Amino acid sequence: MSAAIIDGKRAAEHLRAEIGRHVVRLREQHLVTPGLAVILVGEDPASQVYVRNKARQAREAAMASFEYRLPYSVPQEKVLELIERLNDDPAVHGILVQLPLPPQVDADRVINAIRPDKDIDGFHPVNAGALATGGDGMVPCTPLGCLMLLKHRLGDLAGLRAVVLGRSNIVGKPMAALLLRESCTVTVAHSKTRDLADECRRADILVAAVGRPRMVPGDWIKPGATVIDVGINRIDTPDGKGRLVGDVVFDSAVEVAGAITPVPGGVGPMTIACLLLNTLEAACRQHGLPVPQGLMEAAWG
Ligand SMILES: Nc1nc2c(c(=O)[nH]1)N[C@@H](CN(C=O)c1ccc(C(=O)N[C@@H](CCC(=O)O)C(=O)O)cc1)CN2
Ligand SMILES: [Mg+2]
Repeated sequence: MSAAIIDGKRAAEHLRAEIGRHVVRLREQHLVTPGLAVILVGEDPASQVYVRNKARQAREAAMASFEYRLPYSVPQEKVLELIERLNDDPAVHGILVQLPLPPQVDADRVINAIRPDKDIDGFHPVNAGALATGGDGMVPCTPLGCLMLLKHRLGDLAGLRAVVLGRSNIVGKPMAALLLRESCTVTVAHSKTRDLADECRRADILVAAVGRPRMVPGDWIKPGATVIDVGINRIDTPDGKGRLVGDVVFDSAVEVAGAITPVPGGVGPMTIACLLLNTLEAACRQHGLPVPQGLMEAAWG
């Protein structure tokens, strides 16, 4: 039996179209245009592609997009100065600093400098704390996208056993907090976890976010489980072109799982769609307007 393929690319297209409709309404009714500022330091080819896609998709959703490109050698103070300026700019509702950053720039210092209500990545400790304690803050985009795909596929998640593989601040920890908020029984597994395969085999929901190409084989997966593959790993191929693979061995997992996200075309596109959703939400909050609810449900009809 072959698993259902969870089409994140299509879901993201629907969500972005729905966001665009809300943005147009916001401008018509309240004269507010959500503004997204993206800061890229250096010339990492993948980061350049992601930043370009973020800016283009923001414009396609009728938002204002502001791009800042700083040289790889930029001193940390210059990055912090730019963030200060954007914090005070009323046309900017969301600020994002593309990661990774060069070694002389401390990512924590930079993230902590962003005004929490403009932190559309949801990485600021105020937002991380809100998520951990059941508060109402910005939720990191990749885990939010994963949750949307899971809820669309499974409906109510309460009582399901979820294993999150990976404990990063960007994906693993917020993913675990979101699943806990949905009343899943959550295990966070990582490089020091004993019997990793057994832990994974207990999962109704398996979220793989370790950044190790094809680490999870099909025989680690419970038959019928829903598998969310967050990994985006570029591997070499004999033709020299290389290709993207996830953290899961797709070909064997697809034979066991009930549903699975592909790489590419699964979680990745949802990350950027959720970034636009957070920017819309930030703009509404900053203007004292109600935050649109249920956009994903509406997008899917
Ligand atoms: N400040 C941030 N930095 C980074 C984040 C983040 O959420 N905030 N996440 C990643 C990179 N990222 C967004 O920034 C991102 C990665 C991948 C995709 C995506 O759509 N991937 C496609 C494949 C693209 C390709 O061919 O290379 C897919 O999976 O289908 C979107 C966003 C690290 N940095
Ligand atoms: Mg941030």
